[in-house]
Amino acid sequence: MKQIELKSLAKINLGLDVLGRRENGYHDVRMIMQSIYLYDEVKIKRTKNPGIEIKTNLYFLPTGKENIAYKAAEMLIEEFHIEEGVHITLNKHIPVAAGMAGGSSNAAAVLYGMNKMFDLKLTQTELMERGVKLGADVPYCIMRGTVLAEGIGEELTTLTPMPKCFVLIAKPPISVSTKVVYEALDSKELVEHPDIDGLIEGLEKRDLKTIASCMGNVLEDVTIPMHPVIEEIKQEMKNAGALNAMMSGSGPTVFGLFETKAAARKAQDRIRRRALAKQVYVTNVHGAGRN
Ligand SMILES: C[C@](O)(CO)[C@H](O)COP(=O)(O)OP(=O)(O)OC[C@H]1O[C@@H](n2ccc(N)nc2=O)[C@H](O)[C@@H]1O
Ligand SMILES: Nc1ncnc2c1ncn2[C@@H]1O[C@H](COP(=O)(O)OP(=O)(O)OP(=O)(O)O)[C@@H](O)[C@H]1O
Repeated sequence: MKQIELKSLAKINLGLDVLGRRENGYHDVRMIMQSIYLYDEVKIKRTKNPGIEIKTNLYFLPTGKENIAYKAAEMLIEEFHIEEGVHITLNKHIPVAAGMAGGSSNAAAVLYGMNKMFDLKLTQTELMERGVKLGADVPYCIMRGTVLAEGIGEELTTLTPMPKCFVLIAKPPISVSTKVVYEALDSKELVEHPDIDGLIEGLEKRDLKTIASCMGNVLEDVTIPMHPVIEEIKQEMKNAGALNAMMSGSGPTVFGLFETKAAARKAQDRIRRRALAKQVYVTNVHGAGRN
């Protein structure tokens, strides 16, 4: 195989709870992850000459070792003594530094794609074991779908697929560092924890309303006071008919769940008109089950 083209899907967190802090600074989490049909196109080409070349449509992204896709390729090239090189093209659509696992998803695509192209015969579990060395969200981005993530995010259990619905994504023009958000959480006392078990029950019952009512993200307590526009976007989505709206991951992206496309479009228009966010997309959940 000389070339492969992959869809590198973004994720949202339907629920995000933090249970404690480890000595190395990482946190134990309990999260419900969901992949959505907002994706980067990742193209990998084999080259006779060794070396890794990254090209991307976003001028501000690193193309060397600081790009997580580069790290993923380097990891496999070193471990399997691959003598050829790779050209990787990242056509990015997922907002960057947004809580949507854009980089992690690109790394997952590179691991998955190179495993196929170079016939490395790694199982999905073996790919995920390598993925977690690149980032806590990478194993999930290899697995995709509706998943309970525990540990630091790498202990994964597949759940009943999310019912079909429309997802509105709005990324305000601010960047948030995941590390800074988790660190700031350490000095806060968590009074309220999201109902992760309720979310799982809602999924089992395929009941979108229960799912929406159990959504919660403890990282909002840190990121919203830093960037109040997040709360404004949430309110705008709810006013326009979202079943619920919440920040994804460490933020600042907000997502809303809608029963109809028309309602999602209405919210999209209002958010654009008020200039709360420029990157505003209506999409679907990936791998949705029957309603
Ligand atoms: C916020 C989420 O996106 C929710 O899905 C993830 O928990 C973050 O996953 P990620 O970006 O892949 O995380 P990494 O790239 O491994 O880590 C970035 C930084 O986030 C913090 N971090 C991350 C994951 C975790 N369970 N605890 C943490 O404290 C660490 O300070 C780390 O330095
Ligand atoms: N392939 C890549 N795509 C996007 N960002 C990348 C990539 N490689 C490295 N980066 C850098 O990583 C940082 C975070 O990017 P990313 O979009 O993955 O964050 P995120 O959405 O917060 O991810 P997560 O939800 O996993 O925390 C950016 O500042 C960017 O410069």
